Amino acid sequence: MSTGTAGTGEKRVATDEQQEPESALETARRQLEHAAAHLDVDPGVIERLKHPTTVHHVAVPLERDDGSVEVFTGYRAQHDDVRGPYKGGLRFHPDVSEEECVGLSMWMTWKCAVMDLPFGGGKGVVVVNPKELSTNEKERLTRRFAEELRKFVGPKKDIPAPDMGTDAQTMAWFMDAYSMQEGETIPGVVTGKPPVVGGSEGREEAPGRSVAIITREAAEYYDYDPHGLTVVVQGYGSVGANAARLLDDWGADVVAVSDSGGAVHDQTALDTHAISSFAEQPNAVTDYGADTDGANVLDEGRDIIELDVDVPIPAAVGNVITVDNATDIRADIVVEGANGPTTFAADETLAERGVHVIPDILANAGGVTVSYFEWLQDINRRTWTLEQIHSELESEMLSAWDAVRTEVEAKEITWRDAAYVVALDRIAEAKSVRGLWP
Ligand SMILES: NC(=O)C1=CN([C@@H]2O[C@H](COP(=O)(O)OP(=O)(O)OC[C@H]3O[C@@H](n4cnc5c(N)ncnc54)[C@H](OP(=O)(O)O)[C@@H]3O)[C@@H](O)[C@H]2O)C=CC1
Ligand SMILES: O=C(O)CCC(=O)C(=O)O
Repeated sequence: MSTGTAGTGEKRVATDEQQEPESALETARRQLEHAAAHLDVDPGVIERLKHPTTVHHVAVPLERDDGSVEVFTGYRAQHDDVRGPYKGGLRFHPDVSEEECVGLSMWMTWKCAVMDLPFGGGKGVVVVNPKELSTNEKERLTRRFAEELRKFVGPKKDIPAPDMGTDAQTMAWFMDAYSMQEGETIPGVVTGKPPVVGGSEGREEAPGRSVAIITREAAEYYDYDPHGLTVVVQGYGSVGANAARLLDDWGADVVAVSDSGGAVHDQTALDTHAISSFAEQPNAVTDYGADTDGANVLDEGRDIIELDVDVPIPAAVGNVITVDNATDIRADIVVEGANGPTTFAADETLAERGVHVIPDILANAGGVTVSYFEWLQDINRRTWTLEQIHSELESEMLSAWDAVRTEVEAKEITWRDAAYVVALDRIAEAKSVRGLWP
């Protein structure tokens, strides 16, 4: 795979080490090589981890509401399963490629290992704009995708979950289509379902909650008072809106948020609960700006992650911090809510400038962690309360934070390298013990 489409949608051909924007796969491979230099791991294992085990390509025909038929392309990348079944979300997005899907599946392998979950990494995508589908069309597309992937997924094989453009309803359709074909109800084939069909309390909010927890920990670590901490959140969807609202509840000042329609800024802090996410109400971010005294709708293109705040949180698409704007970031700490928001070269620039980037594979890992709780609940046919979920998630996030912090301090490396070191150590040990080499 030498060509691809970055998360921002730009077409690109990338072979040159320095070329940007880079695909998720290129970024993931460079990050892997960089971190491996800090570890004594067999180079054969590292080489193996640069490649997915399999990528399933499927055609997904859809009968549109007007009776016409359109065929969409879907992929499910299965990166590594040495620690357990493949695990990772399903993304419906118009600008997503096979190469990006593979990179995202690699990040899932590290994310599950950082959190010490008994899962490997996978990711699925359908190249489609979900905003252009009716609800019925989205349901038919999801059911057909589930049928095409049926042989490759299952509670012990590969367990999808929500990602950009998909949600709890999508997971319910996927689970139903799979279960109908299998002849029995199998809730554990996906996570992120509505609680009434075996989903977990707190899963929807979980990636945003973990972003908020890690932001709080990072702020305290670098001697910022979480009360009055100034924050901007790019992307006001499942991850961004939940992170913003929780940080707001905990006393931070969320001074700007954005979605694909624009951004709103108020230096004295926004009322995050008064701003709906797109799923709740399209254009809510800019509508809030237009209707609220003191809030300003920012010019299109003005990137809020460059505003002068304590912590910018990119929580939308990939490749938003590049060599072009890495020097414009004014904060000391960046917390990655999205997967892959920082290119490899930008990461180097930020490290040279002393900006601490808390990586996606730690910060947004609350989603897959509560997915793990959901999988356990499905296996045991026993539900956990929201309080239990919050308390277990808090404890898992703090353990992972401590494991990564220990490596940062012991090896004097970046937070990203440290998270990779924690993950790779566990993955390499599992490979060695199982005798799976390479
Ligand atoms: N959902 C999950 O469980 C998890 C998701 N993630 C990652 O978090 C990120 C966001 O996912 P999620 O919240 O689920 O996705 P959603 O689809 O729920 O929300 C995405 C948000 O990003 C906005 N957006 C899109 N493009 C831009 C842009 N160029 N500038 C500003 N905002 C933009 C969207 O705006 P609009 O609504 O106007 O389109 C929307 O507000 C992704 O990288 C995803 O992989 C990570 C862990 C778990
Ligand atoms: O909950 C999951 O299994 C995965 C969520 C996801 O896709 C992610 O963390 O990027």
